[in-house]
Amino acid sequence: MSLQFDIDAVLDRLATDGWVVIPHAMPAALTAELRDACLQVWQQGLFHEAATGRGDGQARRAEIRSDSVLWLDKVATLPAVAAYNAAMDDIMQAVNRGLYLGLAELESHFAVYPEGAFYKKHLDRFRDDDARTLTTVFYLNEAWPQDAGGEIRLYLDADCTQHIDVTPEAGTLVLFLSDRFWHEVLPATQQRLSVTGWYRRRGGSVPW
Ligand SMILES: O=C(O)CCC(=O)C(=O)O
Ligand SMILES: [Fe+2]
Repeated sequence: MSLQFDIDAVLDRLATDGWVVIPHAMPAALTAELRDACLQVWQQGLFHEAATGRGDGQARRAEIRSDSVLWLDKVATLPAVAAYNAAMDDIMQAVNRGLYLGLAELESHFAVYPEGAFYKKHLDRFRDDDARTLTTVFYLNEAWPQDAGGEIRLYLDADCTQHIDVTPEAGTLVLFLSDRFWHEVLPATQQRLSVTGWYRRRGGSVPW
C-alpha cells in the first residue's frame, strides 16, 4: 500500500522536533474497517485491563491508567489489522531510510478507554529495556466532539512546561520518540478507541 501523506515532510518533522501529528494518515475505509474490527474483538471480550511496566515489574495500576488493550499479534489475521501493519511497515522502512533509526519491528495493541478512563503522565520507554524507540498512536474515533476530552497531551520539553493537545479523531496518527516525550491521555466523556504501538530497534542509540 502506498502512503497517502507526504512521508518526506514527516521525516523532516521527526528529525527536527522528534514528534509529528499526521491527520488522514490512512485511507478512510481502512480506518473504518479497523474501528469495526476493534469493536468486534472488544465485544468478544478479548481485551484485558492494561498494566504498566514489564516482566516482573508489571502490575495493574488503576490509578495510573484505566484502559483495556488487545495486542495486535493476537488478531493479526484480521484483514484490517494486516492492512494496518503493512502501512506501518512502509512507514518504518521510510523512517529507517531517512533517519537511520534502525527500527526492526512494531509491537502494537488496540486500546479501549471507557468513558472517564485516562492514562496519567508517563514516558513509554521502560527503565530496563530501551528497545522502544518511536511511539505510534492511531485514532479510530469518527467525528470526535470538540468538548469530549480524550486528547493526548504531549509535553514538548523535558520540564513539561509546554504541551500540545491532539484530538483522537479517526485517521490521525501521532509519532514521537519514546524516550523523550512525556505524555498523558485526558479523560473523555465517551468511549475512545485507538491503536498504540512502538517501533523497536535491536541496539544502538538515536543518532541525534
Ligand atoms: O492513546 C493515546 O493517545 C496514548 C496512549 C499511550 O500513551 C500509551 O499507551 O502508552
Ligand atoms: Fe504512552
